[in-house]
Amino acid sequence: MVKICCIGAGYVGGPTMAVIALKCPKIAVTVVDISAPRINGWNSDHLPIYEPGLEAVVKECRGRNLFFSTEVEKHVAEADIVFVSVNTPTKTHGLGAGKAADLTYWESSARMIADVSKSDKIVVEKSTVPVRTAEAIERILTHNRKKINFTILSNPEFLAEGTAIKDLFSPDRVLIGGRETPEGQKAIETLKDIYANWVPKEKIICTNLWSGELSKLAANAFLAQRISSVNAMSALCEATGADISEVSHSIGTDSRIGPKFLNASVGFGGSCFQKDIMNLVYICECNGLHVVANYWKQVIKVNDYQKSRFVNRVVASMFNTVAAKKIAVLGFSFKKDTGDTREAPAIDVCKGLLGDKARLSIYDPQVTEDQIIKDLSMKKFDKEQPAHLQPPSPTSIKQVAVVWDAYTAVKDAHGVCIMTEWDEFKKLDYQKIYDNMQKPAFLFDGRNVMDVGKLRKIGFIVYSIGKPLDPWLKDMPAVA
Ligand SMILES: NC(=O)c1ccc[n+]([C@@H]2O[C@H](COP(=O)([O-])OP(=O)(O)OC[C@H]3O[C@@H](n4cnc5c(N)ncnc54)[C@H](O)[C@@H]3O)[C@@H](O)[C@H]2O)c1
Ligand SMILES: O=c1ccn([C@@H]2O[C@H](COP(=O)(O)OP(=O)(O)O[C@H]3O[C@H](CO)[C@@H](O)[C@H](O)[C@H]3O)[C@@H](O)[C@H]2O)c(=O)[nH]1
Repeated sequence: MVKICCIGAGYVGGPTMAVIALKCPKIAVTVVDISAPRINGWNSDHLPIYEPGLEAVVKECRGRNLFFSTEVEKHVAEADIVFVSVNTPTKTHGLGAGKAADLTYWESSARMIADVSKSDKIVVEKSTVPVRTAEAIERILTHNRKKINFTILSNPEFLAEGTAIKDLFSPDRVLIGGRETPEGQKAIETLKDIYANWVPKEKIICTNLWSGELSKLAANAFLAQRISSVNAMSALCEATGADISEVSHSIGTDSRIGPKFLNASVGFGGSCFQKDIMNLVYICECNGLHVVANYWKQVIKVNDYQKSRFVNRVVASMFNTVAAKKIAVLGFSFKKDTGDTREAPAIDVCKGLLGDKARLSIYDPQVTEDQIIKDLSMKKFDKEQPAHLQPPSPTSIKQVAVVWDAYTAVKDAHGVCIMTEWDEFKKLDYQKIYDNMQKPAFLFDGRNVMDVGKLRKIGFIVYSIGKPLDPWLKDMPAVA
């Protein structure tokens, strides 16, 4: 029986390995992690991450050919194929701080693989890494003086959170990069055969190692750039009376542009886009490509602009101050159907409102109070580190209340900010909400999910990203 071990039981390692185990019953898959609470979670009825469809997959394979363990070295030693899916956060200090990828966790995994291995192995880069990381990893692995052969492959993951299981079941493509040597090609074939259990062969793309690594950064940069482009356009819509939904639809019908990923929003979040673009910027700078680096930096700048523009709209609309006013924040995760808050735009928006001394009442169906308080009190890049290295969370923040339903959040509020497009927010009774709010009652839709006409009829003053402005807002210009 082929044995796979995956180092890192996170948002990628857990779901990816669960799907491999489901689709390949003849392969034994063990996911290992240094975090005991995470592994305990995977072995319990309360999985450590929320992802639609994940529980059913785990329940079907766990204990059959899917295992979760903290015995990292033992399982790595026994494996034929080792996937490495550990964190690759942005460096917080030293050379490249704020931009370069921190490969500490990858390097320590590679050293451990080299130390404990007694048989030949294929080592698969599942984490997102800078281009040419495989070269450095190869050096670590081959300097082990034990005459063991390690073949390294790049197999970046393209799943999106909230749709991870769907994405893994029918991916647009699977990418495998390897050395153009006989060993490299043989390893590519081995991994290809595993995916071919459920992915059509024409969707499995094989490249050289460096194209594999760079394609992942490039894909995320292009996706994020698309959102910043539509968000930049949304600011122009507000200034001119155009409607961003109409503009997106119009341009999306051009088959060269396409309709997906053109939703204007308060900004993109998630653990990947910002980190991977900064990583790309750093690589460009290291290669003397400063014009290229500056080009990609603008994607982040527009994203930051979009978040501060939103805060300014809220404050400006409410008579230029939100001091002591209760603002309800609906949604905190970076998108619907996930409890993940990494780089969630809600964090920057809440911090902006707190800076203006607002009182916040926050509700999200999947994010815990502890996580929200941590996010609002922790430095930006610290949250990307493994949980056990993060600073302990403070007990509370004076101006913030985390509540467990939307109606409690909005009661007596002056304004409501919709930060995540959870389906349940569309189904709330907005007449009831309006009746229980202070007047004038404001609603700021950061996701363009609300029926603006209906809300205005009830009496709300509504701001929706990139939509024709409410007459009230026209008289309260917000300069970002
Ligand atoms: N989250 C996503 O949607 C997504 C999608 C595609 C690619 N990626 C990339 O995949 C990688 C992992 O991302 P994630 O979101 O799963 O991160 P995560 O933080 O959820 O999981 C990483 C896990 O690795 C563990 N870990 C760190 N060092 C370890 C070590 N030495 N030994 C054993 N375990 C160790 C951590 O404890 C943690 O549980 C990153 O490079 C990320 O950029 C993420
Ligand atoms: O039209 C859109 C689409 C998305 N978003 C926002 O963009 C962010 C990222 O969304 P999405 O890409 O769907 O989720 P992620 O889980 O971050 O997935 C991205 O990042 C992963 C990690 O690298 C990749 O694997 C995926 O392919 C890539 O889509 C979220 O805040 C979304 O709300 C918008 O504002 N408008």
